[in-house]
Amino acid sequence: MVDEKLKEAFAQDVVALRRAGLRPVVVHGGGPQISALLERLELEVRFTAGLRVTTPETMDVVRMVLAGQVQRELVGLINAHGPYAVGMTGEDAHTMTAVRRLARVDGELVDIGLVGDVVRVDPDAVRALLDDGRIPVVSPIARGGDGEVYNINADLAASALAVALDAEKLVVLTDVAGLYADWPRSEEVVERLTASELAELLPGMAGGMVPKMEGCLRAVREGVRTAQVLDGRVPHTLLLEVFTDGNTGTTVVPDAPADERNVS
Ligand SMILES: Nc1ncnc2c1ncn2[C@@H]1O[C@H](COP(=O)(O)OP(=O)(O)O)[C@@H](O)[C@H]1O
Ligand SMILES: CC(=O)N[C@@H](CCC(=O)OP(=O)(O)O)C(=O)O
Repeated sequence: MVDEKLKEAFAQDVVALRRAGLRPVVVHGGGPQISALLERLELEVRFTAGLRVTTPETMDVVRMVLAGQVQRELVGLINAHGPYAVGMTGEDAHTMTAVRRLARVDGELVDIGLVGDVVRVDPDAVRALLDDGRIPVVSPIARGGDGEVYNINADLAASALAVALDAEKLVVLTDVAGLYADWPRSEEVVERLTASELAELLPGMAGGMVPKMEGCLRAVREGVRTAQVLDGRVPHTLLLEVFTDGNTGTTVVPDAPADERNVS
């Protein structure tokens, strides 16, 4: 989302999916753009366990950048192809409700401010847009029952929304070829793994891959048929994935039901 050509290709892909009769929903991030504005404003940029430490002042910037800049830009790129995209945040129509989330560092829970975990999703507004032929573009911000506005990691927001929509597929775009088996020593990609296999690997993972894989795990455990981490640096990766057989990136599938397992 920081490369003009890739952003344009992404917008074309989402429109092509919609025109082909699928119902894509976009949940976007914008971590680098948020950090850039924080730096310009001389405010602190700090992450703990892959999540941004979010003071009330930081939250104002997060909201401004996600809803006012990144989301607007995506809506514009998509709408260059027709009146498809409608931008919203998780706050709109109570789409996402969050609770404060603590970060785990060396086994200890630490307060990282206004960072939330989505605990409830009301997908009605998103469904209404889909039914109307639109492409919802959702910023990962949610209101808490306590009245606070929370900063949500985009991958986790996408996962929660995919579950609530009973989506066929969760696709997470990133800046690597997929989940690397032995990161950072090798770039060998894990092509496919089940929910249980992923749950075993998750505690050993680090950095930005943690919320991505946590999101994939939650999605397939809660009804989404497949979750996929794709290389967003490859132009049209989304379309290639949906319309061709060549599996790329990392695919996470639910555990086989007990009666389909090879029990000896
Ligand atoms: N096992 C792993 N496989 C691949 N990438 C990993 C792994 N563990 C950590 N990473 C890091 O996670 C990054 C992707 O997460 P991040 O930069 O937060 O993405 P985004 O900004 O799209 O949310 C990769 O660029 C890589 O540096
Ligand atoms: C809590 C938390 O870390 N929120 C993220 C929200 C944006 C995001 O997730 O953007 P990427 O997908 O580009 O990382 C942040 O403030 O950066």
